Amino acid sequence: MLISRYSAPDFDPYGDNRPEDEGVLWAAPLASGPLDARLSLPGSKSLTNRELVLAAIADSPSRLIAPLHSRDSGLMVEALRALGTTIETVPGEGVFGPDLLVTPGELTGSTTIDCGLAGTVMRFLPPLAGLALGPTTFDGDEGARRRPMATTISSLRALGVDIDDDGRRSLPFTVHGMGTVDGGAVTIDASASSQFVSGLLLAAARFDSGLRLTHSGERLPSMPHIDMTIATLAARGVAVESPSVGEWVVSPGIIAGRDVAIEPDLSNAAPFLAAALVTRGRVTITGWPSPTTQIGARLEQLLPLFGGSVERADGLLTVTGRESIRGVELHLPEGGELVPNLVALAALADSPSTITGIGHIRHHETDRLAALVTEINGLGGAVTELEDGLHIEPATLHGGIWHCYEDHRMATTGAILGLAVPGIEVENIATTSKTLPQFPALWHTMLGGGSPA
Ligand SMILES: O=C(O)C1=C[C@@H](OP(=O)(O)O)[C@@H](O)[C@H](O)C1
Ligand SMILES: C=C(OP(=O)(O)O)C(=O)O
Repeated sequence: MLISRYSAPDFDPYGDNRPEDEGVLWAAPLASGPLDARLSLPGSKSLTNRELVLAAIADSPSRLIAPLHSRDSGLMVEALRALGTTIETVPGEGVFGPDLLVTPGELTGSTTIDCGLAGTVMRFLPPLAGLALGPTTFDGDEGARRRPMATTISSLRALGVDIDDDGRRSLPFTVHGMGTVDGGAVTIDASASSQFVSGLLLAAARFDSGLRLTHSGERLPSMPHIDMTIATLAARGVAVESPSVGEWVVSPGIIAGRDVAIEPDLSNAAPFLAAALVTRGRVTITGWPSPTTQIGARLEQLLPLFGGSVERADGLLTVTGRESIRGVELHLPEGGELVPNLVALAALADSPSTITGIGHIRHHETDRLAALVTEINGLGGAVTELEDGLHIEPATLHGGIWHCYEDHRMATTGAILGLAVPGIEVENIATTSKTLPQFPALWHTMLGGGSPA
């Protein structure tokens, strides 16, 4: 297992929320009344890590304006540096850290990449390692070794890349890059993660024959994340044709360098907006982008189903909570990363909820279906695991320790419940540093505790 953290010399993304705080219990603050808060959030993980990858294989330098600085983006930065990309931090206008100036270089292997627990690092970088000259070994946290990687490994092999995985079809494995990837036609099963598709599409224009990618499998989760990949490529001059659903074609070509402003992370807005419903108060997020490819934008439609009201105007999204939270019937294959926080609302609702189409979240940072059932029921809840989802009955919850399983979204889910349920202690709140190191400070600010240090 590898342990590392991003350490740009002039910026510390962790603040007072350090990975070594693991094991420390965080007393989730109980809300003393309806909230009235307005917050800005750091950049999107999914956009930052896509733009970092594309910038590294572009034809000229790119500046990422107001990018995310967190464990996942830090691991991506370190990995790309190890592969030969120059990435400098430069002062910018963003309040959550510097901009990143990315200067592509010749990709060289002979290195080891720490994926941490980041799906975007483990699925987006092996194709780049195929383009590098020399071997690149991929490994990560213990939990990362449990995440599905077989599709990345088999698809790259089919496209001409030599990979040594000792037959284990998961991390760790070594990509023996030859400097070029043949590319061509490949059929994959991306039922377990859309990131298998995104990872290949991001690098496809650099393959000798481009890519004709077909998905053949029982389901394709997180389609908006694939649309995000296609949009980031289009903005850099790479057209992805989709002749039919589940089929994508990319011609070989140049990926353009560009300066790009990273939108705030709308999935990370979910716990804060949920807090408005839980406290029957009001929370506003600033800089809400529209249009956007982020699945978090769907909160505008999802939160009213739970009984909240939502207004969006002039880049502000405001959610207001009503008397009670309603249960929901949701089929949400496209929004797995929103599910843990929505389940917190369902657990506090006054009627039952069923959320389906989310079997693939068993393969996220942890088995999220099992983790949610165990932790909510451990506090007196009544959650049942379904074949591809969860059923949640109303129940009176009590305090106790909320385990996070190294999953940032489990941590924020515990915080949401803690607003309404006295005595919840979240184990390892520092796991939020995966995508939002400022989470405890922002939560404190939202609750009226003043500005984060
Ligand atoms: O491409 C991306 O940036 C992501 C895709 C999704 O993965 P899955 O398709 O595995 O759900 C999402 O859940 C994850 O948080 C980020
Ligand atoms: C599933 C998630 O992350 P990853 O990018 O590691 O897959 C997530 O952030 O909810």
